[in-house]
Amino acid sequence: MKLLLLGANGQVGHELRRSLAPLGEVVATTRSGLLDEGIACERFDLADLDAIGHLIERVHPDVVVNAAAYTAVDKAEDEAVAAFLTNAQGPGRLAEACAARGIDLVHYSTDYVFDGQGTRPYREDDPTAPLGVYGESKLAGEQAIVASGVRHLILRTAWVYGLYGQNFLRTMLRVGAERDELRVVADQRGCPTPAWLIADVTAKVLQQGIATPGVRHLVTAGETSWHGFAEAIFDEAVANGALTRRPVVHAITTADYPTRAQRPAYSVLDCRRLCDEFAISLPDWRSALSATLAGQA
Ligand SMILES: NC(=O)C1=CN([C@@H]2O[C@H](COP(=O)(O)OP(=O)(O)OC[C@H]3O[C@@H](n4cnc5c(N)ncnc54)[C@H](OP(=O)(O)O)[C@@H]3O)[C@@H](O)[C@H]2O)C=CC1
Ligand SMILES: Cc1cn([C@H]2C[C@H](O)[C@@H](COP(=O)(O)OP(=O)(O)O[C@H]3O[C@@H](C)C(=O)[C@@H](O)[C@H]3O)O2)c(=O)[nH]c1=O
Repeated sequence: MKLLLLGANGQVGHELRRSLAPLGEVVATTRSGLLDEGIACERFDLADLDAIGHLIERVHPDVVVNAAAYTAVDKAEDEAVAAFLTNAQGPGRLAEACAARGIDLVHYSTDYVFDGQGTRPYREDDPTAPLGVYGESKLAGEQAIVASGVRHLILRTAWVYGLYGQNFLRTMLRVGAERDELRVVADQRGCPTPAWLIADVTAKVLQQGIATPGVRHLVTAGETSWHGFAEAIFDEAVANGALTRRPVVHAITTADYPTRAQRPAYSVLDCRRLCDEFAISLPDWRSALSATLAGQA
């Protein structure tokens, strides 16, 4: 199998390089034409709409895995054009190019397509109502892919973290080493999901093939708040020696931590469809965190 991986330097892209390798030849692309390790790869910008068809034509993969995205949630409020280009128009054009050549497409989306007013885990067909530009642009990307007719799988995930890249875990470890006290919101609930898990599940799904195109939810089991996640990060980090002492983490409300973009208060995702269809069992968020930090000890 020949796989074209877009966004190979992102958190998920980085892990996909590892998990997809056993499936066949992986052609990695980044915006700079360099992997973070300094190795040359294909240069590709998903916002350059005219370049998409040429890349697909030249590489002619069996599957495209798109891990490239505009993910700056607050900044997106002021950069809607850029967010929509990378998250909506680019994926739409990509999907059309794949559809025309019979190439499968795996794409990632977000819990931020929901408004967070739900009271039970969101299912794939629950109504979407993004609260900000990032979520709107990701939803528009989903819709463009579906409209293209490509054989696709859109994996909606959430609260992605890992030891690599920019994410909440790394922010907490950095800030926790510098400060004695932190304030973290306790009234937004979701499912922290490590990038390695998303990459491993993607490989499992591709091994089995896309029988029924559509959206699937992919997050860890259970739920917590950002405050609960921060507390668990510090428990683990102190236990495994990554931090020598534990900062105090004050539980605050969203109103106490104003941000440019509004986030959903509740964005737990129901993953039963994915698990049943591909015989996948997902770890709970706490053990996934332990496993992630064990890689650092
Ligand atoms: N992070 C999260 O918490 C969540 C992420 N997701 C989704 O999962 C997917 C992977 O996200 P994640 O790995 O966390 O994201 P990252 O922000 O870690 O990585 C995104 C990558 O996309 C690249 N990129 C940005 N714009 C473009 C562009 N125009 N053309 C080509 N590449 C571009 C970036 O490259 P560069 O380094 O050059 O900027 C970066 O390497 C995305 O679809 C995201 O929306 C879903 C839910 C939660
Ligand atoms: C750093 C920090 C954040 N927070 C709050 C702000 C916010 O409400 C919440 C999460 O903060 P962040 O800005 O790190 O996370 P955010 O960028 O909102 O993360 C989102 O990214 C996109 C890409 C997604 O798709 C989502 O699933 C989600 O993971 O924690 C604190 O309360 N205290 C802190 O010290």
